[in-house]
Amino acid sequence: MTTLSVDPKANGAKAAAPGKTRAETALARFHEEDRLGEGLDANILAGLWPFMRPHAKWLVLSLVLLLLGSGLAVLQPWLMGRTFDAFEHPDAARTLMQMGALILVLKLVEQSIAFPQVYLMQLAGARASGDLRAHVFRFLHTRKLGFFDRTPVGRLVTRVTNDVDAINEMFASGTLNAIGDLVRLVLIIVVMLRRDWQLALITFVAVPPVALGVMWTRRRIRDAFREIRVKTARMNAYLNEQISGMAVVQAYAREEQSALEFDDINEAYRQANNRSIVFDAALDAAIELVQSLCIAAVLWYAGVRSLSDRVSFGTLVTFVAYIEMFFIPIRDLSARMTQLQSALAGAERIFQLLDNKDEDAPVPAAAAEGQAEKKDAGFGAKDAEGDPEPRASTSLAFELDHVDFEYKPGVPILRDVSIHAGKGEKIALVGATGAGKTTVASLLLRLYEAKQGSVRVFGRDVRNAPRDELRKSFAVVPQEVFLFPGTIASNIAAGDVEVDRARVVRALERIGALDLFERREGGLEAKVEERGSNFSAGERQLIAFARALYRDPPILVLDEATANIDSDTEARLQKAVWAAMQGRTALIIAHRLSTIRAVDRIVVFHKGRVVEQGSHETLLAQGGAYARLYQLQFSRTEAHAAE
Ligand SMILES: Nc1ncnc2c1ncn2[C@@H]1O[C@H](COP(=O)(O)OP(=O)(O)OP(=O)(O)O)[C@@H](O)[C@H]1O
Repeated sequence: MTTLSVDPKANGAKAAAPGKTRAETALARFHEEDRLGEGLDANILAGLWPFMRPHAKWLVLSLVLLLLGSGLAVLQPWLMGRTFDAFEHPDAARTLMQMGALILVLKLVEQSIAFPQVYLMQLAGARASGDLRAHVFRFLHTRKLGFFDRTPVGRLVTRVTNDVDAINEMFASGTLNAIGDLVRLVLIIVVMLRRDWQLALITFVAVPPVALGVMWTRRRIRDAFREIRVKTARMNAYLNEQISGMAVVQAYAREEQSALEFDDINEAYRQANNRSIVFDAALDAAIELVQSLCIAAVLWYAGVRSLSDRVSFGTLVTFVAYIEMFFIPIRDLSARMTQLQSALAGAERIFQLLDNKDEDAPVPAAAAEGQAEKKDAGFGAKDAEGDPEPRASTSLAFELDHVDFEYKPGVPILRDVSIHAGKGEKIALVGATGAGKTTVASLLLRLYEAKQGSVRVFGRDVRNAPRDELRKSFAVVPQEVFLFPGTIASNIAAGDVEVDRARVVRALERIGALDLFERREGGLEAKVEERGSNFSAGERQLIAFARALYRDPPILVLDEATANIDSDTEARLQKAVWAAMQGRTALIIAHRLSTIRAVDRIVVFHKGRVVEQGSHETLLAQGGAYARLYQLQFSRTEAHAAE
């Protein structure tokens, strides 16, 4: 079976080269993230701008408050110095009281603008990240299924969660504060130079080595952050696969092996984190050391100079306070830089994803404009009598015309396939497993595109049909039914925001399964767990049939489940199949030949080619491939009956 949904098998499972360690083998299965080039930061920031723009007013307001706060913070040590110098004057007591009151007021103002400044910045960041997250999610809906075949789910989850969070961090505490840090730094330099240029120069001697050290570390930290993201994506991919496949892991007692593989992935993740922690901590410690050395040098120089030219106590207090403040912005700048690097690495990956060109069935301009043509083709429309068949100039519901198809270049799956179904006709596809039957259905829905030939639905080439209109013409009952968390009713009404309960009941009644689900605790509102794990395979199939009837499309595609089900459910499903097919065109991908005796035409597939077509009786009389398949199943059924 292919998938009308995502095929986890196709997500990787590359065999590791012989001679690789177990760790390498395990990691290789989750694909290396594409290596990122030295992305231009300005380009990435420009890419983020459309998401920031709607919230820019909050950022600007926050920036104004930040500049005000920086100014007030720098003013205080200067006032403190003046206060200490006042000790030497006769009216020291009055000056002290005045200065004390002024510093108190400044401190209060500084603290009271800190809250709105941080709040507004975080607000803008959270909103912009929310918009970006929604944009990436919507973008995923527009990709071709082939893209999901190649991309591990965990990697995509990381893009929408961790990478966007890293960008949020940048908004929340990074970019704007860095501007505040820079302003603070410039103000401190100016005030220090004006107060005592010699002491100031002693402090500034430390700036070039600190700047070089910060730049060197910055590069390392950026690399470390990239590495962390790669390892996070791998871990998510591995966890996703292991948790989805838990039943197989436990049934085949693979716990120990999985734990060992996870250890390797976990260890690689830990080591990547460790590198970033080491660089971060080393930078912090180095800056603290430089700060202490500067204070010591200033005090020493003041001592030496006092032999000829005394440095006032106020000047020393101001300098010690400024040196502490001077290195804080430098240290914070580097921390902000770390956040910025992390965010840019995340943004780079997001934009790399958004650059993906595998667009799913784009809406061509001609189709979008040609509303008249759309009506004529009649996708999804109903005629005046409420017949689910749409009005159209053609008498065919769908047609594959000399179609060739391959999932991977050079591996043909369908070869020169021509099948057609008139409106209301019931067509069955039969053939060995892997013959290409499910692939035919995927091409009709344009989940994949034919390499050669054309696929038409109601006379219109699917490549010229708006995606939504085309897919509204179909209801698909897949082999493996996917249920969303919610209730039975919400699953039957999949896609509808408001559940039409009367329609749900009617759909269940028509397939004869209303009593079965109403008997459950909670009735139609009974909870459906993740992926429908609290429902049997047969029950899930019945819900899928009801879903198809609820949608009431002109064409039904039924990919029959191969799973064995009990005879009661089998009887219910048979009833459901016939109920679902009434009044519409149907394509049945059949595994049990008993299901399809009464269809209008049977198409027999062998290795991607159509080898026979005709009614059950005609094909049996021909004594070809279908007759052999039928004999095989019939004798198997007889043997079962005899046992
Ligand atoms: N997403 C995919 N990527 C690559 N190859 C695929 C993909 N899906 C299916 N195939 C391959 O295409 C071939 C046809 O698959 P398809 O599912 O159409 O067969 P089928 O006749 O429906 O089989 P079954 O009776 O088991 O459901 C198989 O060889 C399968 O391995």
